[in-house]
Amino acid sequence: MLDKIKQFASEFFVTGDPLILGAQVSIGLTMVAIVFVLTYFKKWGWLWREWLTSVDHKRIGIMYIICAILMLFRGGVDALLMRLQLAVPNAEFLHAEHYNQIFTTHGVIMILFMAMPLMFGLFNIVVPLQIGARDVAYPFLNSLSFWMFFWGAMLFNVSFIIGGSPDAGWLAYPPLSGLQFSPGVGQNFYIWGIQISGIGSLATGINFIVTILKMRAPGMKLMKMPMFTWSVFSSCVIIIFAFPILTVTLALLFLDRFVGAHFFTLDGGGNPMMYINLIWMWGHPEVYIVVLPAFGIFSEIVATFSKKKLFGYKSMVFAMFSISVMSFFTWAHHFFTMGSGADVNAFFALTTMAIAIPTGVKIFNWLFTMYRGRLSFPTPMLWTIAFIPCFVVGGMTGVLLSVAPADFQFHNSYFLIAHFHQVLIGGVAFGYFAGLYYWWPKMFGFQLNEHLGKWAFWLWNIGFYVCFMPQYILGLMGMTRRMYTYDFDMGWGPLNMVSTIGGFLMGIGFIFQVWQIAYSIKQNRRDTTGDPWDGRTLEWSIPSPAPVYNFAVVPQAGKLDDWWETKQQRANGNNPSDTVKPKYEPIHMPKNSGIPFIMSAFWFFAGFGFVWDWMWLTIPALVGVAICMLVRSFTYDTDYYIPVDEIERTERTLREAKV
Ligand code: HEA
Ligand code: HEM
Ligand SMILES: [Cu+2]
Repeated sequence: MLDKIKQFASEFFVTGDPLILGAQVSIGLTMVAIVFVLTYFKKWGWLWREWLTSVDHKRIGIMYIICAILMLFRGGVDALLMRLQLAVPNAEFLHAEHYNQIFTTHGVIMILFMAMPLMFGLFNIVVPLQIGARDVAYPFLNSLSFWMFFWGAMLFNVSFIIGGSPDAGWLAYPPLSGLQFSPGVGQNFYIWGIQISGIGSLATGINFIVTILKMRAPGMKLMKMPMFTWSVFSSCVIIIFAFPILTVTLALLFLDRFVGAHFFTLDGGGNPMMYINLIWMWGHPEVYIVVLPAFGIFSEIVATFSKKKLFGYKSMVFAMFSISVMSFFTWAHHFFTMGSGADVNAFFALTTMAIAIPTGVKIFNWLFTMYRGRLSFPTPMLWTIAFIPCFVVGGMTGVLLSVAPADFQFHNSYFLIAHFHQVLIGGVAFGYFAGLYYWWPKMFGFQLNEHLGKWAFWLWNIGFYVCFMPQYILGLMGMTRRMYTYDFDMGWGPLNMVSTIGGFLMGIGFIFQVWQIAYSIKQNRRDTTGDPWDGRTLEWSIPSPAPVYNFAVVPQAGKLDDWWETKQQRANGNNPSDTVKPKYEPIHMPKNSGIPFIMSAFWFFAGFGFVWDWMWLTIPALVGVAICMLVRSFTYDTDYYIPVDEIERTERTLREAKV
């Protein structure tokens, strides 16, 4: 009996590696510290009422962003561990198996649990404010989406301590990810962590499409929408078509592992190539899901800090939607070497190359917006300007990869690694950083310290090139991806050392960002204007941070860059709305609810049960999910009205704070 328990404990808890042990101890201590602080300051009730049950899009957005920053930290530590291992030939810092786990968790976390939530955080905070709405179309669903993401990410992360991390790469190709070659539970954590959070992502996609179509302020025609909102719309269109593919693919993989189905095994009539097609039918659109909103952010920032209308508005919208559609027709460029045949490869090579056209249109639009603008260079603009050359080079190397015959050489080499980090860091990460810096005062009501921000900016930028440029050369020298070490004779040592130094510069850049946030909280430079950047769109017309109901009176927005136009009219002394005293009406708002949190937690336990094949846990947890749904169906008291005197009071305090 004792032996059995011992054996179970050794399978259940990940042990043995001092590195992992150290991390486990620090995670444990952090948890204890958090519980202690919350209890000591009696903050549990506050946490539950104000945050965990909140359906306010602004708060949900902030929670997404906090999670994303934590995940950026974990993904970043993973990255630096790998870079340490690769810095010198024949290093013995990480074992092969440990290295496999680290690149797998790094890839999954960076894309699904860092980029996606950072993106959703910005969607949540900005879109309703930009279109003059009081919340998203389905606030309850919005909260459910967040908690499904959160608990899914938790389930994935818990594999680090319990059971062992997945190690079959970020897209888990079978047969490696099948039961035969990955008998442990790590791959189950992968499937269920992504599955649960993926449902949240799909729901967010639907929610924002409806929000953008149905909740715009009166007068705001589609072609008068701010460009960020357009980018969110185009990204969500991809989400609603791509995420169901992911869900189905992972469900099939799960059936293969769980009940011995043979969808992706060669024996029994299946075929692993089917998985590879399916996962890329999601995986390729996924990279455009994350990059399109970054394009939207750059568009807003370029216009604001050039003090000009965005150049080529219509062509921008058209380019974005062409990318949305085309992103579904290029997936096979990820496996030119699989043997689909020359015709298939040629087709996919051409469709891939074609995406360079709309992307190029956008690049030139940004450049023309800056041309003859009155430029200023605060941090959001710095990230935007740094993005352009970085993304152009990263995109161009993508076009090189899309040349199918050449890809037989580049495929799975460090050339590929350099390409995708260049578009993911130079495009996605820089874009979201720019967005965070830009909208930070709107989110929190105070401004970030620019001086520290510039340090972070330069460290990230220089670090990026130092880290990834050598990798193009390493790729051409024959270094393949996912290798945990290499021999001295290969001659890859010096360039790898340079690359590692660059990685650490970015790490220091991240530390500067955290310092910047902490310092700015202490410094507390309030944004009393609500419009610190002299912005153009509606979110800058209300105080920072926005009151719960966003707009005391629903704005009229007939023009592109409506807020800018209003300010121009005001400067000329002829804005009619200024002379009219605003007439408030009671505001209809959604009520907070604990169901999304609880229901998603039940999903977590159901997933955990599936991971270990513990039906005694899964079945009650699924019953819990069903009960939550029932309770919600019979809850009629889901909304309330904010009375006029309360609105008046809030607006008065906000106005007084302004002076
Ligand atoms: C945000 C993420 C992102 C973005 C935007 C892109 C954009 C592009 N990607 Fe990339 N890609 C990835 C993320 C991304 N990719 C990832 C993660 C992988 C690997 C995954 C893995 O295997 O694990 C990958 C892999 C990958 C491959 C597979 C290679 C292989 O496995 O062997 C290919 C091949 O065609 C490719 C091509 C392209 C192309 C053509 C673009 C184009 O969209 C680029 C278009 C942009 C430009 C070209 C620059 C600007 C344009 C101009 C200035 C106009 C003038 C230019 C011309 C006319 C050329 N990518
Ligand atoms: C600090 C910057 C970063 C560094 C130093 C870094 C480093 C690395 C390294 C060393 C690998 C493994 C290469 C291999 O052995 O094959 C890797 C893989 C990967 N990285 Fe990063 N990375 C960084 C940031 C990011 C970001 C921001 C993203 C996404 C938004 C990302 C996405 C990925 C993906 C998808 C993989 C592939 C994983 C796999 O092969 O399964 N990385 N990265
Ligand atoms: Cu692709």
